[in-house]
Amino acid sequence: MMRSKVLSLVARAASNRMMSTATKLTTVEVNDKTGIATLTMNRPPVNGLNLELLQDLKSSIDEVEGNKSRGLILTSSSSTIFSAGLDILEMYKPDKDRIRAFWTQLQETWLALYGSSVPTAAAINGHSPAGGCLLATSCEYRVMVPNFTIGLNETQLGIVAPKWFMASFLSVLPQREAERALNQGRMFTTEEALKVGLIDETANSKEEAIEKCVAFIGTFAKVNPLARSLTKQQFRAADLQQLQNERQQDLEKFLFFVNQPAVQKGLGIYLEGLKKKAKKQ
Ligand SMILES: CCCCCCCCCCCC/C=C/CC(=O)SCCNC(=O)CCNC(=O)[C@H](O)C(C)(C)COP(=O)(O)OP(=O)(O)OC[C@H]1O[C@@H](n2cnc3c(N)ncnc32)[C@H](O)[C@@H]1OP(=O)(O)O
Repeated sequence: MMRSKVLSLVARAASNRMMSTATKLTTVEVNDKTGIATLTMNRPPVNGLNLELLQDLKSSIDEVEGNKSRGLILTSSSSTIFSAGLDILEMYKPDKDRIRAFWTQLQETWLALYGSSVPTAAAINGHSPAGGCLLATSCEYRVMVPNFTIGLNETQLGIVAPKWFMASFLSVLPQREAERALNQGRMFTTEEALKVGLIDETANSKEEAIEKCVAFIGTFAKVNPLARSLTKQQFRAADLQQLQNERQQDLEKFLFFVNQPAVQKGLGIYLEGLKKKAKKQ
């Protein structure tokens, strides 16, 4: 959206503007005072990242890039889950065409978020395993509410985090910590995540987490935006380029891996365990 159109909307609207409501799985709200966009995931019950949520996330990121927002805060409408990661139903007994589209969309969404030109922060207001942690670590700053967990738990499911998942994790944690946590499939509590540096701050509520993300983005107020974004992109260029260069191989590797009978069996058992747990509650 052009700046002029944004400004005319500002004149009409009250304090916050809803920039996109066309899709139901994400919303983008731009705060008129700060100029910062809050992108909220809204796919109950657990914000499982299926094809449609990934498509909406990508178009919302594009929208924020296009409307010249001063920053992007990623959060969730759930009171207990940031995102449960990839929707396992996309990978278990998958449809041949859909799973290709799904993984390709995940690549695109990661490239857009990790490579975003605007400052990004995650207000982690709930559990954030695997793909949820990927989204959070693709942002530049993380504020998390207590009593939740975050981490790349792929090995616990008998699957392997691709190199670009590792790249996001490594942009936050030292190699030694990252390698150990990934090998273990470790989920960190909020307190543990703060101690190790996986998150930057804690907050007592989603509102406070968003305020802290706003304060982080505010630290760039006096920095030249072009210089800031080119600097960020140089830091991230190698990771982004690596996936760009290997997108097709990455897709084929994923398809080969996920279709292995042992992997399918493991995913089935894991899903069954989740369902049994849900029934008990
Ligand atoms: C040589 C090198 C080769 C390299 C090759 C690389 C190839 C690539 C390999 C593939 C890599 C793929 C990467 C995947 C990353 C992922 O993101 S996998 C997903 C991991 N996610 C999880 O493990 C989270 C699982 N969920 C939970 O732990 C909990 O649900 C929760 C803590 C998030 C929430 O708990 P609670 O509030 O108690 O809700 P529940 O009752 O557990 O769940 C409600 C409902 O949702 C269903 N559900 C939960 N998570 C998922 C999910 N991720 N996908 C699909 N469905 C999910 C759960 O079953 C319940 O459903 P019902 O209500 O019973 O129907």
